[in-house]
Amino acid sequence: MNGRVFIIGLGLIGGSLALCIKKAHQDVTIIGFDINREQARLAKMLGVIDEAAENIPDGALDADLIIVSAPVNDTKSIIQALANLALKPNVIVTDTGSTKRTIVETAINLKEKGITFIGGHPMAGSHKSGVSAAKEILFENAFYLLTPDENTPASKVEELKKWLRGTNAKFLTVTPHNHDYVTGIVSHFPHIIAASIVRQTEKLSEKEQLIPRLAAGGFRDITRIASSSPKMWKDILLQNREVLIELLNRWQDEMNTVKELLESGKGKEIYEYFSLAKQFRDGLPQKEKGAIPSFYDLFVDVPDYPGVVAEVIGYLAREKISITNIRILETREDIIGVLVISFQTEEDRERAEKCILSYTSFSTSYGL
Ligand SMILES: NC(=O)c1ccc[n+]([C@@H]2O[C@H](COP(=O)([O-])OP(=O)(O)OC[C@H]3O[C@@H](n4cnc5c(N)ncnc54)[C@H](O)[C@@H]3O)[C@@H](O)[C@H]2O)c1
Ligand SMILES: O=C(O)C(=O)C[C@]1(C(=O)O)C=C[C@@H](O)C=C1
Repeated sequence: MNGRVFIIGLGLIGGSLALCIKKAHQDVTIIGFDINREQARLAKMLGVIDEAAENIPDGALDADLIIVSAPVNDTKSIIQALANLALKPNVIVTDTGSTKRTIVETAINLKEKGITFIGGHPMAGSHKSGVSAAKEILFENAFYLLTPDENTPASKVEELKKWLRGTNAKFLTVTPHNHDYVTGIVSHFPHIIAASIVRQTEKLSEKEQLIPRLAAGGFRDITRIASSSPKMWKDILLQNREVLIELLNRWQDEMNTVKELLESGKGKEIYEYFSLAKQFRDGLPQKEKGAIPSFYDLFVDVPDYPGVVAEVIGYLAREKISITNIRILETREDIIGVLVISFQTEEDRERAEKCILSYTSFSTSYGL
């Protein structure tokens, strides 16, 4: 395909989509706009966009595809602004917001002008923000939710999927209402819980200095997403309030059940509680990216000598194996314990393990 693609909001998601679109359609021109000029400048400098627009009309008027990728409250005002412009009649407008109901409602203004709006939500991301975290592989194999309505021409939905082909995502059509209910459960609510665990820990740390130093593997795993953008999550929570309040009520019941089990010291029931949770968690699709992203972590026991981390990374670089993250589990003070290296695919993890075992005598595993 060729033409002009205009991306409004050049952060993690807008930037990653720009890279995916360029990969699949090399002849397109990608124009970007971000209210934060520094992000737009960076996007241009990194080659994520071809041109930076001065303002929304500048990029929108002759665009064939417009992707709004700003926080969800801003997305609504941007859609409103687009509805007041004389856009190309054949343009498709879509968004990437984590909520859909109120955005789709706002887009009625576009539809009334005869413009096709198809709500979108790629179900993959990160706790990182900004264009510097954008990557072409972000949506690989993830679900990409679309919310066309009964009046959206099927040809337009197909056209949008073609534009987004480079994401290598799996498209799924849902209603905006169903979208907000399901993502409320598997995405929005866990972010509240992660933030609340961190807040509670912070408060308790005031009187016990050892707490942050001991907050290691489990704490870090369950709270990674608490490092996400507060602005993005403030907007999401406000737009999915009803669902989240209902889930909070259920959660309080759930916690009361656990409290009662503890108070009455019911060992068998406590075992059962964890066992049922394990069964459901273990049964979730492992290799699919979705609300639960796949982490292909390799755990490497490394001895304590200077440069050991660089050495391991050097071996992987030599074999051209890309890594997505690296961290050291600080479970024991003064000892480099376990190096956790994350990969994008199972294949990369397997290659990395072979590579490390061939160059070193370090032990490796897929979990602690
Ligand atoms: N981060 C994730 O994991 C994830 C995953 C899927 C969908 N989303 C959704 O995608 C959207 C973008 O998220 P992100 O992670 O890329 O956030 P981000 O913070 O990395 O980027 C958002 C960008 O939008 C810009 N922006 C804000 N208001 C604007 C406006 N009025 N006009 C133009 N630009 C504006 C910001 O300056 C920022 O650069 C959000 O709606 C979010 O809910 C996020
Ligand atoms: O992996 C993460 O850091 C995410 O939080 C990604 C995540 C999610 O909850 O799964 C966050 C919000 C999006 O709307 C979609 C994906």
